[in-house]
This record gives sequence, C-alpha cells and structure tokens, in this order.
Amino acid sequence: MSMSFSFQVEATQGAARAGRMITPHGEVETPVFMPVGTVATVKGIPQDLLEELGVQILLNNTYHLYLRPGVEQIRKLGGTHKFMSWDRSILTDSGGFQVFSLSELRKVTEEGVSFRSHLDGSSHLFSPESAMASQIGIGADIIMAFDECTEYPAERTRTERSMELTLRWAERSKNAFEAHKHEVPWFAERGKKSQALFGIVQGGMFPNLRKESAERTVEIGFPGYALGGFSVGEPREKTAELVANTVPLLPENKPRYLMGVGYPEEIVQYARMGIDMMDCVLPTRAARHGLLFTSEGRLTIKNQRFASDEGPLDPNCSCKVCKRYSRAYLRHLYASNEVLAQVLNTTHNLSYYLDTMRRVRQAIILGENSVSLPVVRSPHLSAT
Ligand SMILES: Nc1nc2cc3nc(NCCc4ccc(CCO)cc4)[nH]c3cc2c(=O)[nH]1
Repeated sequence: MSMSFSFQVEATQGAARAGRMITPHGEVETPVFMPVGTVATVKGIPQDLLEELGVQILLNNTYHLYLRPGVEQIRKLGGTHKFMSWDRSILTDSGGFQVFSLSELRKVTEEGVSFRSHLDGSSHLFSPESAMASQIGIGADIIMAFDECTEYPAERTRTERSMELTLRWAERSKNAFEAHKHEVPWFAERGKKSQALFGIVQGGMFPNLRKESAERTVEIGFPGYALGGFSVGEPREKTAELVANTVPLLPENKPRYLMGVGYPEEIVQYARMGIDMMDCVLPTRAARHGLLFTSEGRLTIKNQRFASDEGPLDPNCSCKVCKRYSRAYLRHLYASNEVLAQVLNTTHNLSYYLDTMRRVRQAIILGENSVSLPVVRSPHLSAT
C-alpha cells in the first residue's frame, strides 16, 4: 500500500511551523484553519466558492452523517467526497463530542456511549469499533479516534478515569481501523491508499495528566495527534498554558490538531505555539448571527451605525464581499433576514480566517515576526 498520508515541516520560527500534509485527496498547507461542514456542507456557501477561497480541507461530522443520511447511504454513493462533490481533503470528528453536545439520555460504559438521536429520539450506541466503521464508510481522509471529551470542570480523579478510558478506546480505535482500513470506498481508485487515523490527547486541566495522556497516546502511535478536551468552557488562559506545555511532548514530525478553536487572535496564538491544524464553527456560526470579523476587530452588522455606511465591511480585505458590497447593504440584508446575508457574511468570515492563516504561514516562512492582527482583549465589549 503506497504512502497514505505524509507531513513535512517546511519552515520553523520558534515553536511555530509551516508544513504540508499530503492526503489521498491532495495537499494541505499548514498551519491550517478547517471550516466546519457538519452535514457535508459548509452552511451557506457552495463548494466552488470554498475552492475560490482556497479551502484545502474541511470537516464533516460523523455524529450528524450517521444519523442522516446514514453511513451506508454515503458509502453506497462512493463516500463523502463524491457525495458532496468535494475533491480536496476532508477530516471527520469521531462523534463522541457531538453526542455530548447534542443528544439526550447519554450513558457511558466501557463498551461505548449509548444515546438518543436529537432528530427522532431513536436509540444508538457509538463505540471505538462503530466509530471506525462509520468513518471508514463516510471516507474522510483524516479520521479521529473515538474518545471521551472530559467535561469542564472536573475533579482530578474523574479526569484521570476519563483519560484512562480514552486511552483504552484509542487502542481499540487503532485495532479496528487497522483491521478495516482497506474498506474505505475510494481505496482502489486512490491507489490503494487508506485514511489517516489521529489520536486524541485528553487529561483535562491537569498538567501531569496532560503529560501522561500525550506520552501514552504517542506510545500507541498515530500519524497525527489532536489535543481534545479544550474549548469546553475553561478560561482561555488555562487553555493556552496547557497547550503550550503539551505541544512539546508531541513528535515534531507529525501534525498537531487543536480541536474547537477559536477566535482569530487565538488561531494566530496557537499557530505560534506549534499547532498545525484548528477547526471551529465560530466564523460560520457567528456570520449567521451577524457577527463579523475584520482587520479592525469584530462588529455586529445589524448595528444602527452601519445604516448609511457606504464603505466596505473591511477596507483591508480582498474577499469578493468586501470588494463589492457596502456595510449599509449588508446591514439591510441581515435586518431583512435575507438568505443572502448568511451567504455573504459566511464568505467574508471564512475568507478572513483563511487569509489570517495564510499570513501566519507566510510570516513563518519569511521569518517575519509580525502578523498584524487585532489583539482584542475583551471580545464581548468590542462586539459593537
Ligand atoms: N473528538 C473530540 N472532538 C472535540 C471537539 C471539540 N470542539 C470543541 N469546542 C468547540 C466549542 C465551540 C462551540 C461553538 C462555538 C460557536 C460560538 O458559540 C465556538 C466553540 N472542543 C472539542 C473537544 C473535542 C474532543 O475532546 N474530542
């Protein structure tokens, strides 16, 4: 079987790295921000526009696709790339986190997590084995081990038990993946290449549990490592401190993926700490609620002060929204609850995030120290 997945570091600056992942569906330049396309769509913008924005990898969610349209349906249609007509890279999360953030009546046992669908109340069980079977059937290029995202706050004993469960599930995930990885729908047509399974580090807010989880996850051995259990309501300073201490424990020749992060200033901060991949619903969800990120900070477009503002959303942005429409028009669309508001706002926010990451990558390669960005201290006050 030829090389399924590779990662090279191309330049470093301090802890930061500029790199390149190669998956069965193409190359991904890192550091990378991955738009969330939960049910095989990045809400509000079509695939050709995502390509125009330069998206090289996006997320799908196993939890959602398992419930609708179902893994079997997607597998029969050749996998999620064919299904959503996306010929670049895709990553799927393994479902455990979504069960806890979306479904009712969850019960965790050694076997896995039983839950009821948030769509129709039907009962289901997710286990490491079923999560691998689902992610193989869906067919993303990078898939995640089935883990337990330890809730916040959690006592040390609870966090340790949760970490141990995740480590046992990581072993089971890897064993199930190795046994079935050739069953991915596009195995033959992509040169007998298979998916890459990433491990997930837990350990909550305890530095020594984070260290133990990182070391034991690396001992199991994966082509890439995610930091889970963050962006779960903990103080952002706590996240930064624990990420800074955990990253050096991960192999420098493999990608590091910080799940569920974050604000524009955060993705710059974490890229500087040596994180290579990030994802968050923030830019797309915030767009749908009229919260827009610009080079001058964030703004809520429905604010009265934009009613007759003929200027662009962001004078320093080269996206097609900022090149064509006025703030007055964008405010009008949002106030009128027009569907075009969702499309234009999402296009801009994603463009801003992707452009920010491109600038960080350039700064690492060119050796510049500055990536000029708004360092917004108290986001809630500045949302005008
Ligand atoms: N498998 C796995 N997946 C995860 C996904 C996560 N996503 C997050 N945080 C996202 C939090 C988040 C949710 C919504 C918004 C929009 C504004 O409200 C922003 C951030 N933390 C996460 C932790 C894990 C984890 O341990 N394991």
